[in-house]
Amino acid sequence: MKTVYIIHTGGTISMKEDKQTGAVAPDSQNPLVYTTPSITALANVIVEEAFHLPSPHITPNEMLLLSKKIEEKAKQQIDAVVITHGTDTLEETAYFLDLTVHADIPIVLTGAMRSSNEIGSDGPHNFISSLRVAISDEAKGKGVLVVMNDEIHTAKNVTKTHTSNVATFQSPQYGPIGIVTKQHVLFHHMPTARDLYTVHKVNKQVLLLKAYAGMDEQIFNAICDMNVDGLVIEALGQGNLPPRTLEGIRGLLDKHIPIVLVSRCFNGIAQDVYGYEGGGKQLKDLGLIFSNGLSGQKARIKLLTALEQTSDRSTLQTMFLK
Ligand SMILES: NC(=O)C[C@H](N)C(=O)O
Repeated sequence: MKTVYIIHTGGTISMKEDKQTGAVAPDSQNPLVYTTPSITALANVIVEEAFHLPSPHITPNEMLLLSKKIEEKAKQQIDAVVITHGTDTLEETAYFLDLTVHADIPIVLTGAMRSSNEIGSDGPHNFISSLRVAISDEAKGKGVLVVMNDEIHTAKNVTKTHTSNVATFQSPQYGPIGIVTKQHVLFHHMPTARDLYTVHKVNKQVLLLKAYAGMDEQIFNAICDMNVDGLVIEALGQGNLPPRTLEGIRGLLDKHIPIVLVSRCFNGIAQDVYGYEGGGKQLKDLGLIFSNGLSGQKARIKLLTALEQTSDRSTLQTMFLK
């Protein structure tokens, strides 16, 4: 039997609904912390509750802690890792681990949309599915995975798309890479190569801004006066910005603050297609770094980790083309 390191971090999967008020809140008696026969029948488990946080309380420091914990445990006899996590920021933790964990074992994250005592609670099912994926031989070499609602997604592409539906996790660009059924764990796609960085701290200040019609230079000027190491902009369409933002952007570039451009569109990649003022061609010429299909929040995680290696613009551009 394989040995799986299970790390609980909190989230709705470990919460309870107060039947009087309807409020969903952390439950000190997290039911998943206790191993049940259906878990121990599948694998030998080492269970740890790393922290007990709603996922909006998770910061890159907790992500780094998880990354280091996994690397440390991987030196011993473990075959796979399953992490339970709140769904709001699950995709960010998953991608951070994908970029930073140097260990060639399956790492699977899961969560729940309904708390443990709600009718139709999806936590136990997602948890068992994740464990089944983690112990499957095919899960190896596919990077960090997210298993929710019988689907297997890559950390790089998956995103939370619905506020409450149990089918919230989707991979807009390319779809899931596998499915989980009652009898099978079936992978039907192979992800492309994974980027890996060595990160010992996450001290950089990286902001994320969303562009909108009529956006101007003000917010960029304010950022210029702050202590910021990098900026990600969710631009319009294929990678364009309103012309009045340019003055503010030039100010940031003069201060050598790297700016990564992604699209605020749900699908597709940012490209330097348009030649009008504020269009992608001008932004590329100014020195903005175009990203190859990452969402804003994933690009922010990548810039945060990449800046621990370099702040050189052309090296960053090469990293973001992958
Ligand atoms: N479904 C969830 O887990 C949402 C919760 N707010 C969290 O992220 O902790």
